[in-house]
Amino acid sequence: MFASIPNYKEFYDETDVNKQGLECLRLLNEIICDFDKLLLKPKFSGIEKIKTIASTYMCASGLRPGKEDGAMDEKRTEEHNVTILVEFAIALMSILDSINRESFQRFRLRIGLNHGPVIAGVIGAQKPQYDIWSNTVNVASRMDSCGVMGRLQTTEHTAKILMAAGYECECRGMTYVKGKGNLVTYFVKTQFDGKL
Ligand SMILES: Nc1ncnc2c1ncn2[C@@H]1O[C@H](COP(=O)(O)OP(=O)(O)OP(=O)(O)O)[C@@H](O)[C@H]1O
Repeated sequence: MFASIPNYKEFYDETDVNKQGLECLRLLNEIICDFDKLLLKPKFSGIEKIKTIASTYMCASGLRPGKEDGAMDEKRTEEHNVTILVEFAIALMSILDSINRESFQRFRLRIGLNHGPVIAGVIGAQKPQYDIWSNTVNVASRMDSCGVMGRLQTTEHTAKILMAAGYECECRGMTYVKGKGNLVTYFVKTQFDGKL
């Protein structure tokens, strides 16, 4: 899952008033630290933060197969991994909403979600960083980059799992996804839809 704050760019400014950008980064740090705190909740213990890329928060669930899922079968595990990320996405939106109220800002999240196989690990000898790679990850990133502010966009196969689990999804129709062509995508409904 990739969760971006596209309008952070408009807020970031390197002027004397905000100490050459330091004050802007201070607020971004507060946002990301609050997002990180969510991971301490037992409910989200299966979610792994991968990294932040500028103001984008990247995370995944189900990276420890066999460790977290106990007696769950493959289908239940898949459903759990996808639904917990949607719950996490909603929690991120809710945190950003509170930060907005406290800091008089209008930051919004644009979230992309996809599921499937990934390769996880560390490459390089200096500054090693755990990361994930695969077409699944590429498409998740694209669900974010071609998404809509304030909304959670996902692929058809992920939406099917979510709908079967009781989540309401709205079909966006054919959406051009760079490098993939036209894909049917969905928006997962949340209480933050349409909120300005
Ligand atoms: N591990 C990762 N960390 C951060 N971003 C990732 C990761 N894996 C994939 N992405 C992002 O997913 C997007 C799609 O990846 P893909 O390889 O299909 O495109 P690309 O050829 O790198 O194209 P572009 O130059 O448009 O980014 C890219 O923007 C890429 O940065």
